[in-house]
Amino acid sequence: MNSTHMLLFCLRERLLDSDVISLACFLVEDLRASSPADLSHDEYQTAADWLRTHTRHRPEVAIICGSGLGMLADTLGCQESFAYSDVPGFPQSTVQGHAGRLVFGVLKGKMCVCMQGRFHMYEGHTLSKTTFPVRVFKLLGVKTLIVTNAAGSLADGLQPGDIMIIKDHINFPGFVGLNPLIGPNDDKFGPRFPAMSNCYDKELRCLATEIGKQLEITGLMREGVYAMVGGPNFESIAEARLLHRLGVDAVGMSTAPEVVVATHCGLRVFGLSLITNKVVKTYEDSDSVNHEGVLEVSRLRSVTVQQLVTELIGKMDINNNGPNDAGTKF
Ligand SMILES: O=P(O)(O)O[C@H]1O[C@H](CO)[C@@H](O)[C@H]1O
Ligand code: HPA
Repeated sequence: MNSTHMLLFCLRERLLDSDVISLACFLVEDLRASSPADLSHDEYQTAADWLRTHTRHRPEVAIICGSGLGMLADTLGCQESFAYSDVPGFPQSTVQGHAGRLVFGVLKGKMCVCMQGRFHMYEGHTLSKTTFPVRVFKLLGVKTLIVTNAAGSLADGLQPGDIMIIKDHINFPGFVGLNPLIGPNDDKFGPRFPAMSNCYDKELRCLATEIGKQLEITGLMREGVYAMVGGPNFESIAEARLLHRLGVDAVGMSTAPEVVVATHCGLRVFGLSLITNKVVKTYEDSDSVNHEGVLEVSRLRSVTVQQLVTELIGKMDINNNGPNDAGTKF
């Protein structure tokens, strides 16, 4: 008996009020629809096979570009690109600043694939669709995932234009059951109960800090905790204060589901947030954030982000797949 049958049984036996039952059934269906269990292994495999037959590139590194950071993909050599609409199973990007192209190419001698545009839960995509490309990348042979995003800062030491290396995240939607791993576990990708204590690889974080020194941008860089909220609205002042009190350094509306799925299937992850705005935390502050402002700051700093990511890819040891690799079957 699944949860819906159980609820219907309670209704028949008059154990619960019918409105409560309808609401609960709706929520159960909704949760089920948003989990990767609604996609079969074959659907990921079909996308990976399609890409293998359409490109000779065999990427080892995947990069997800955050809002306004899509120019990173333009630096790849020997490019081949595909519109998301052409790749079986890929959803469409609907957000300004997310072009909706998958770009294959070479960066510093390493084969890469770059998502010029990511998917967000607030666009109405299920979490399985939001994270679909990550599992496709795994099937393509990718070993390392680099995630970038635009984020608002809560930490006093983080200013617009700064780069925060993500040390850890808080997946707020996960607290209310919006986790991409909910549903039957696909053992071929990873274990039922994956650890998340090493989800942002320490060695890559140290390497990025070293590269920051060489690029003379240490003044712009620090490590911190990223929190994902559902969006699409920006935070109220009370929400901002809550996040601040909880120790969040930067907040955005993406990244955590991708990283959870990547860690589950044994990918090594590096993440960075480009700080595009200060989150308003006081009622006296008349500033307010908007997406155009976010994109503007991203574009202004995109060359610096590009340099950091390019050097990181050049210097990373592709064969060290970090501590999360043990559970995978590939
Ligand atoms: O996380 P990325 O995709 O960089 O985008 C961030 O910027 C948008 C808000 O301006 C939101 O989508 C938020 O998540
Ligand atoms: O201030 C923010 N809040 C949430 N998401 C964001 N993405 C960019 N800036 C922000």
